[in-house]
Formats: sequence, structure tokens, C-alpha cells
Amino acid sequence: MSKWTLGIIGGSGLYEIDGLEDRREEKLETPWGAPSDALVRGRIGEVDLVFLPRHGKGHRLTPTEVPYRANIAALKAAGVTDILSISACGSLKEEYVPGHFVAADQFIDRTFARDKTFFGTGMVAHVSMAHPVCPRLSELAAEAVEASGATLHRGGTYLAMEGPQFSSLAESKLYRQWGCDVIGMTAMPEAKLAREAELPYAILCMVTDYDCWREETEAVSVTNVLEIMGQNSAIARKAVVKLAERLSGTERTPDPNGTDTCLDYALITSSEARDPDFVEKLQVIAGRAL
Ligand SMILES: CSC[C@H]1O[C@H](OP(=O)(O)O)[C@H](O)[C@@H]1O
Ligand SMILES: Nc1ncnc2[nH]cnc12
Repeated sequence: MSKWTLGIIGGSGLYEIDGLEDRREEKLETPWGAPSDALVRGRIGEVDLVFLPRHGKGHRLTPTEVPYRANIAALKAAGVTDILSISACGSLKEEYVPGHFVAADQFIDRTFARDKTFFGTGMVAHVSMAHPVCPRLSELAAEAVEASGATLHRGGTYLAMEGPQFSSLAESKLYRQWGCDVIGMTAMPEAKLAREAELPYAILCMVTDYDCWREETEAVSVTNVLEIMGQNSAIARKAVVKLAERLSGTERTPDPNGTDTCLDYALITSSEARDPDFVEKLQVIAGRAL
């Protein structure tokens, strides 16, 4: 039976998860350097979990400094089958109230100072990002949040900005006009790299603020983000436990959208033109398809 190994990337305010049996820490190096921190491994029921705090313990890394490639490569090397990201975000919609959760399913990538691909000279690949989120994992995560007592919105567009400064009023209004629902600084290129590593990816956004567009509300600041997160990170941690319990003992069938094998249709460089050293470097994330 094929088992689930859940990778959990914890964002701002989520530097640990609960309920892990056989908890142990593992320091890993990848061809793209070290991940944000040691991987925390353990088990809930029959599901293996691998947790990684995105900004490192103590929140040391800015959204630009997060080693996204090393993080995804480390999770892949650890045998993760699916990734759930948990991220703090601002609301761009009246009805997405601080304290609510959003299982976003689309992204607009406005980041510009990050390495966004594992591929390059000697090995070119173009994966599809039409549907960047795994609907199966997203639905399971949504149910786990609801079972933990929080309000959850299914679907939504996440605007990924570079940061680390928050948006100007003009930007915030523009993103609302674009139809975006939430704003954050980290889901890109994380979701793109997960796809390149053939790892289904879903995201739970914890709404912490109304960014700066809402006239009757004070503009976002770290103080109000931390306050709301303090009240809600317990729900996120509870949801992770419920998700693992729900998956425990169930077979992990192949991803319905084909992410497990998406490189079969994405690699374009002919065998003779591939750079052997680069192919070797890619083994950890793309070995199945090379
Ligand atoms: C602490 S407010 C800004 C910070 O919070 C979010 O982090 P994450 O996505 O890792 O939860 C946002 O993206 C910014 O990095
Ligand atoms: N308003 C906001 N903008 C960007 N990232 C955020 N993370 C939490 N709130 C945010």
C-alpha cells in the first residue's frame, strides 16, 4: 500500500506542530544549499510527517531570503509525497475576516528577487501551473480546518508580493481590482518549485489583517498580524493533527491531477544536449523522470 508522507511548511507564527510521535530532527544539505532549518520528522497514527518552519526557528529569514529550492528539495529527499503550506496573509475581501482561513487555489506571482526553477542551462523544463493547487489535498485540509472549529473559504486567489515591506494603498487597491482574495509574500515560488519536484501542493491561508485598503481599519502591521496569529495558530496546529488522523490507514493513490508524474510532459532538452553534471544535480527532485 502506498503511504502518505505529509510535508508541512509552517509560516509566520507556526514554528512547531503538535502530536508527533517518534519526533526527531534531521539536518540536511541539498544541491541548492541548506533548507530554512532542520526538518522535524515524526508520525501521527500511520502517517509520516515532515515539518519545516519556512522562516527558520525564531523567524530569521525574510520572504526573499527563504531558500525555497533547498526547502522543496529537502522535503522531496525526505520522502514527502504531498506538501501543505500554512501561511499568514492579508485579506483583500470584506468577507474574508481576520481569523478566517482560506484554502487558496490560484496565485498571481509578483515576486521578482527569487530563484524560481530547479532547471536551467543543460536541462529545460516547462511544467503547467494552470492549476497550481492539488484539489484533493486542499479539500482534505479544508475539512480539517472546519473540524477544528474555524471558518474556511474554499478557493481564492493569493497575490504573492516580494516584500518585506507591506503594500502601498495604491497596490492594495490594484490587487483588489484584479480580483485577488488574499495577499502574502511566500507562496511563490514555493508552489512552482513543488510542481517541478512533482509534489502536489495545497495552502491554508490564515487571514491576519485587512492589508491597508479598508478605510475603517488600521493598516497592517506586524503587531496586529502577531496578535491574530497568536489566536489562530492553535487552530492551524489542530488542523494538521486532524488531517493526519484522517489520512492514517488510507492508501495514497496517485495524485488525480497527475502532478506525481508531471515531468513526463515537461522536459524538453534532448538526451544528447543534457549537461551530465546538471542532470546529476537534479536527481533528488527529478530522478524519476531523468
Ligand atoms: C509577519 S507578517 C508578513 C509575513 O507573514 C507571512 O509569512 P508566511 O507566508 O511565511 O506565513 C507573509 O508571507 C510574510 O512573510
Ligand atoms: N497584508 C499582508 N501583506 C503581505 N503579507 C502578509 N502576511 C500577513 N499579512 C500580510
